[in-house]
Amino acid sequence: MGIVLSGSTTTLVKAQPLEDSGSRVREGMFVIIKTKDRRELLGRVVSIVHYHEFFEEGDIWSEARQKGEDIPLNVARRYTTVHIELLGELKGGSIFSISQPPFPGDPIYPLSQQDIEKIYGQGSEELLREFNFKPTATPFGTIYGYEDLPAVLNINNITMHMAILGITGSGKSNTTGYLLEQLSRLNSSVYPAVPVIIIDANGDYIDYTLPENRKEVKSYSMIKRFVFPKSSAVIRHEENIDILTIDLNVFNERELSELVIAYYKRGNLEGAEQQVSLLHNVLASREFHEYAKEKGAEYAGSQAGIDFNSVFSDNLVSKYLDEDSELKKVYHSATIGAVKRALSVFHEDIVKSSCIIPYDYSGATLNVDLIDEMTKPRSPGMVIIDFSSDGATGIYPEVKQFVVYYILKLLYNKFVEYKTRIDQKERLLLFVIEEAQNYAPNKSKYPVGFSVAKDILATIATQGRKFGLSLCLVTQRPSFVDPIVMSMVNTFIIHRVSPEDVKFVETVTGGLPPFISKKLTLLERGLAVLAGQMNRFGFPLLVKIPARRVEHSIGRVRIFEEGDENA
Ligand SMILES: Nc1ncnc2c1ncn2[C@@H]1O[C@H](COP(=O)(O)OP(=O)(O)OP(=O)(O)O)[C@@H](O)[C@H]1O
Repeated sequence: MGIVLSGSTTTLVKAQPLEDSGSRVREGMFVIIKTKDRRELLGRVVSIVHYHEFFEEGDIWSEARQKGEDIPLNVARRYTTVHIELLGELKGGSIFSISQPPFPGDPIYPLSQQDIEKIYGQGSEELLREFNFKPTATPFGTIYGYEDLPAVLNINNITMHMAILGITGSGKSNTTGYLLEQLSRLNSSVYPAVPVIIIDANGDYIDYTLPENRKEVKSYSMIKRFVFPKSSAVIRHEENIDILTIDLNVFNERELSELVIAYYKRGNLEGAEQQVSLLHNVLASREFHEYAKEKGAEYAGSQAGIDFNSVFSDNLVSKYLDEDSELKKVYHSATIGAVKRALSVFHEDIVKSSCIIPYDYSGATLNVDLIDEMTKPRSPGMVIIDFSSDGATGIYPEVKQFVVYYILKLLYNKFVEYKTRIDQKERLLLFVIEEAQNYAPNKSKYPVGFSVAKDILATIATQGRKFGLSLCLVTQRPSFVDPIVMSMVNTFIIHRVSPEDVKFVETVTGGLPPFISKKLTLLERGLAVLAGQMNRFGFPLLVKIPARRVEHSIGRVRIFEEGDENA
């Protein structure tokens, strides 16, 4: 498609496209240069400049142009120059750095299937066959400029963390849906699909629960959509829903105490040590356990335990504080009063208003058994937590943060346990969190400021991938997400971002080629940058993402009916 010109170096090649391929050459596309000494150099077109001798600034035709007179255009010197950034030399399935520039006259070719196979380290056929043992890779859209060459995501690196970034309307939900669809067709005998839990902010993925759409994600043995007990989805008796209730028994006494006080104090535990200590002492005391058991809050099957679901759904701690006069001698009345207020807020929001604490542990639907079930390698599950106005009607943002916190904690505990059990080591799960800035907010930039989920999210971001737990953070404002959490992400799918986010994106990705950085605010819908460790190509790529197979339809308001004049 072109010829190398004089003056090329080991980093930048100047080239001239062949006449018939001029329109095929596009900025951002990858090319191969075959040198006289039989090397194959991989490069990326970074600029295309057209020259025309009769259109130079201040040339002899200036006046003629000014007057609109005809200029003999076809006798002028016209040419196009293409600049290609050199990335590496393809050799034996690997990419090496380049120590000798190409020669003037060396031919330039578009990327072929064979080149792609070399870059991916093996033939595509082999790539697919690999799936028979372990899920290792999935095609993910096509390389920009090549309709038939796939970009590929390494799935054995799924225990990496990902982020899908982009402003509203840039195509994040489409990409997330497409990712879920690709992860559901791994063709692997061990994991036919990657188990996934999704915090679905706008109900964009609930269509996967519809029987007619199941074929698109058929490798999932179980697909559940959880909605809040008093949501409109429940009131309207929508089909294919599960009621979201949780199990407080995943927390220990200390964690519960911190949680209740942090929830009350909007995340700030500073100066609340006495309150946490009081609540902890009560929850852990023999006297309280006996009191709770007397009130019927026994954890059946466990020797010593009490059931925290019963304890909190009955607000037993508060009642106990009223009755126990001994505590009044040890703690200041202001501390007792603050703890009671904290318990009352927790009871009001989490128990009474959102109704997500069942009367006892056996009533929890989103619990350890579900995680066990959905992460079984041969029968993976997809769980959608519907946070849309339909599935979480009237639910406060703090309660949503609490639910995300609960799920993170549940997953963390369970995966630490899997890791210590020889027969469970292969378990894995991807937790997709939409509007991630609401759960791990960057305090200095985002006014939400507080989230109970932030610390555990940071812990999982730091440690989760060691035991098979991956995060996929989806956000329209990457710089609103806690930088510690973001710095743990190592694979990025970046749609169009706002200019204020460009610097932040460059920092968290560890630097992007200047050509890609320049494009970040200009990417058209459906075009994204793929960068990081799961990108099998090795260099940040522009990827064309196809439309997801199952579109979001449930709950969409139709303004026009088919047949309407304006439809
Ligand atoms: N690759 C694509 N191919 C075809 N249509 C697309 C593609 N990406 C997005 N769209 C369409 O563009 C519209 C907006 O996309 P999408 O909802 O994914 O954006 P978003 O970034 O998630 O926006 P928001 O943050 O508001 O949810 C949708 O109607 C979607 O179907």
